[in-house]
Amino acid sequence: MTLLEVENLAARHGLLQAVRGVSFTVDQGEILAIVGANGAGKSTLLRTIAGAHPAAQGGVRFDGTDLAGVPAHKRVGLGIALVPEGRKLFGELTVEENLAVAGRRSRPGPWDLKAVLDAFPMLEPLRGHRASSLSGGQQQATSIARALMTNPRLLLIDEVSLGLAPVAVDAVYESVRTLKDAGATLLIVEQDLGRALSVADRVLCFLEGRIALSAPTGEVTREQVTAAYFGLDRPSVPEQT
Ligand SMILES: Nc1ncnc2c1ncn2[C@@H]1O[C@H](COP(=O)(O)OP(=O)(O)OP(=O)(O)O)[C@@H](O)[C@H]1O
Repeated sequence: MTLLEVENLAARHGLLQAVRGVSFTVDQGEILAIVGANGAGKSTLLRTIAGAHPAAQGGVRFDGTDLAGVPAHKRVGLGIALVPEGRKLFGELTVEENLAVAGRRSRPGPWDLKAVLDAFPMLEPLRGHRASSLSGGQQQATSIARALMTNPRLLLIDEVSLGLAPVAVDAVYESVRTLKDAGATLLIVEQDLGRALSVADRVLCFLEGRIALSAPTGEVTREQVTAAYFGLDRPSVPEQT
């Protein structure tokens, strides 16, 4: 079943067109990885789906509902949760308090404090620690856990592993696999191509605001994705004489 439909979506920052007429769908239970160079438009796309950035053109449908004019907090209520780049935790609050704040906006569902701490065992001993005192990996886990507390049907995670030590990335990806096994639908932006291809069902490669490649991860090689990433698979422009 299709959960998310993105149709001819465009988004701008002033005059700069960051997302240029993008269309794709995400099925329920699917993990879609979005890769692409810095500035390709990935964060803007996620923020636009979450309602944190306005669409300049096109639209987003979620479980058949057109999201035009639906503000970000109402999208959370419908089941869309964004884990933003930079994590954006409340630094002065403890891990548990950060989770509890999100829990207040919760839809009915399986994720409560206990379920979230079971999925992220690394957070259990940190419950009383201030978010600002955590390592990058611990903050990322807290940020994903916080999003889960809203009982999302679609989880959008920006820059899953950026800035994390390899051992922290392993822990975060273990949690992503746990979520997948629990039937979650995820859209993840990931710089690490190997990780993206190993965890996702499908990959979209962004180049300059457009989709340069869309394929099931089982049907595409790392070399093909890399070529799309750098635009090497595009026909070259004939030289002017
Ligand atoms: N707040 C902003 N104001 C102006 N321009 C912006 C803003 N945010 C992003 N941009 C520009 O929009 C384009 C797309 O940026 P975006 O952050 O969506 O790309 P990205 O693929 O997520 O890159 P990164 O991996 O660096 O986050 C870039 O050219 C970027 O410089």
